[in-house]
Amino acid sequence: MMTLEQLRIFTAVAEREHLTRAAETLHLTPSAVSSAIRVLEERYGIALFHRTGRRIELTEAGLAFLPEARATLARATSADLFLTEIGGLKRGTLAIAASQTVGGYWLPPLLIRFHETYPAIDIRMVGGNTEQAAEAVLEGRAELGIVEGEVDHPALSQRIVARDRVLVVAPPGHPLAGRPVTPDELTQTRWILREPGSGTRSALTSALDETALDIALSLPSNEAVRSAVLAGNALTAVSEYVVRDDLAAGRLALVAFDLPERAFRLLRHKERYRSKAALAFEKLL
Ligand SMILES: O=S([O-])[O-]
Repeated sequence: MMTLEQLRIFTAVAEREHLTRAAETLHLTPSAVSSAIRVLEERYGIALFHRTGRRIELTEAGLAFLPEARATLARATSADLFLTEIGGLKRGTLAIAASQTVGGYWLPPLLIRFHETYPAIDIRMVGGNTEQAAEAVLEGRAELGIVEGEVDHPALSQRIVARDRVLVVAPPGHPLAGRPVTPDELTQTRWILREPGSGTRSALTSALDETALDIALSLPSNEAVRSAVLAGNALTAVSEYVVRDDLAAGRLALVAFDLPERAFRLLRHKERYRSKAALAFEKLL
């Protein structure tokens, strides 16, 4: 019978396509990781990875096995949680996946309050954008998710826990800065945006046709977008949490184009066991 450890190793290598990086995350040596994979392959007489030089890529069989491995690990985590919890909130882990604005600005003060109330609970925050945070909840890597974009998945329950505004901003010298603008003017100027899959980007593209926008750069973090806009002559749309200080200090200026208010949503898998830690955290919201 294969072990959970082998599944954990297989999944880590499959997700990183890199033996050494997988080994680092698992706190194992690369040779321990490589031999665990070999043992698994030999036991079932099937190649799970193609090895070409330093690269290691899933074979078709490996790719087909990955969802099975992930689902088994998620069930094991849930079983572990169940038994841990019988002792109450004295120990255990609370894994929360958060999209960037939520994880970088809104959530940390709540995490510290939770920690002060339940110091023995180990809090793990899984980062990413809205799409990635939803995947983490679906795959069982996080019990709760808090995201800033729309998520549409029948297995996830959703509850609005806060509201946020996405602002269109530019450096103060930009021709559109500080005045009302028309949608046409917005399509005739350069943009620096968050990556597709982010709630931040979709807040803009649900109001303006993305294909009509001149997007000079797509960057994978709020801070990268902010730095690029401070250094260049382009517009962006980001949460007010990200640019509040820059607006107050005059480093950035508002472009008067209102985007609809958006919600931060709490996500949960409808069919998974709800830990006491998660229930206690939900009460804080
Ligand atoms: O991180 S976001 O903007 O989904």
